Amino acid sequence: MKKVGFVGWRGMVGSVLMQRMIEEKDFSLITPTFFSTSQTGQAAPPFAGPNAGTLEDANNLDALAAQDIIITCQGGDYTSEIYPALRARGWNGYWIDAASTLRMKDDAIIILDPVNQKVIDDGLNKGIKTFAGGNCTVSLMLMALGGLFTHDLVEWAAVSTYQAASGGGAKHMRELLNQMGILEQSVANELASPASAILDIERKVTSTMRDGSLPVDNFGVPLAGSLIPWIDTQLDNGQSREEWKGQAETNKILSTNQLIPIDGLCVRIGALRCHSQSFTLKLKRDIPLTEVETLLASHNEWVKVIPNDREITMCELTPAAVTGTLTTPVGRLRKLNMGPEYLSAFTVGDQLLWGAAEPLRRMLRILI
Ligand SMILES: NC(=O)C1=CN([C@@H]2O[C@H](COP(=O)(O)OP(=O)(O)OC[C@H]3O[C@@H](n4cnc5c(N)ncnc54)[C@H](OP(=O)(O)O)[C@@H]3O)[C@@H](O)[C@H]2O)C=CC1
Ligand SMILES: N[C@@H](CC(=O)OP(=O)(O)O)C(=O)O
Repeated sequence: MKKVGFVGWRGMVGSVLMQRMIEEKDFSLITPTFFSTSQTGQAAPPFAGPNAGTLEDANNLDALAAQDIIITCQGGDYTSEIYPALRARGWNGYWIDAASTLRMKDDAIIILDPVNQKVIDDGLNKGIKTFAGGNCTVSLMLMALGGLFTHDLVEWAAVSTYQAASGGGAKHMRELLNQMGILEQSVANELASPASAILDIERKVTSTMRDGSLPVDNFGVPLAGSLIPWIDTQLDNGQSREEWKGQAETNKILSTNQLIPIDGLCVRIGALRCHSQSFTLKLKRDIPLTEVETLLASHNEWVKVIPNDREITMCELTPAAVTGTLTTPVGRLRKLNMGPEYLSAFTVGDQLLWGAAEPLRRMLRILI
């Protein structure tokens, strides 16, 4: 059995990965070793079985180099420090990474096997040993719209995202919930009385939002009751880094010969762990909507085409419905006033499952 080292397994993304590996009984197929940057020597998690021993030091290159495969969800700083050092000392194992650090390197493949199994297979045949999960919005878009991209029907895509707090990390989720609680508390008495005026309630909430009493250490500004139209750092061309990833990573995942332009605005909203995205797609030709739906639905086993019907959309195409599932629904499909090649689409997906952990787990399965 292959020796597999896990780094970052107890963080938020890592915990989702562990949960999925338990569900799929992956641990019975490998010899795992668990690493930590802060808990060396403590007992390995019980789900890994009786022989998993104790936690190894995640900075110990000798212990890492003993692994055939390393999966890390520890973050980009860890990757930047450890990956080059490990390769420099001659380690030739497989490195599977949730962080963005290595994604765009020539000798790394962005993994999303329901979409780019062939790219992965070709890479393995060429001896590629480094694999990175894609950006969550990119992976979730391709899981939902893969049927159009793989049939080379997309001329360009414009997108507006509605990204959940979890994309920032665990502390961001807590901060959002704390903000929500404080806002509600600030008007709890008024809300209890049906006679109170709603605009008085709103004024009080808005004033709480602005008076500095909300915790904003992580988001920098209030998110509850508001939104933040910027995610990640600012680039010189006016894009956010999150927006830049859309085109760069999609074209790399698909290994396109001719660049598919993808651009738009990325926005943080008060959802917990599901990213939603609203698309305008320019198709290369006018194909009937029924054909669009068939191509989308048949692309992979997780995509679900939601009929463009009010009731069904409200029940099935929301973060509330999708959170915690592997389903990647796509709906609001209709031809736009701009012309028959212009298609709207709305997608929702759990950004910790297909957006982060699941592509890593499946890459491990490919290797063992
Ligand atoms: N959040 C996201 O949506 C996505 C994140 N990623 C990537 O994954 C990386 C990790 O993200 P995320 O999982 O959110 O990070 P977390 O902050 O949840 O976990 C990272 C590490 O923090 C340490 N840690 C310290 N205290 C605790 C605690 N109380 N509970 C759990 N872990 C703790 C653990 O390392 P140790 O055991 O060594 O102390 C853990 O592995 C990101 O940096 C990014 O590169 C990728 C895609 C999406
Ligand atoms: N940037 C994403 C989450 C993330 O971790 O992305 P990446 O894996 O590309 O760094 C978000 O905030 O929603």
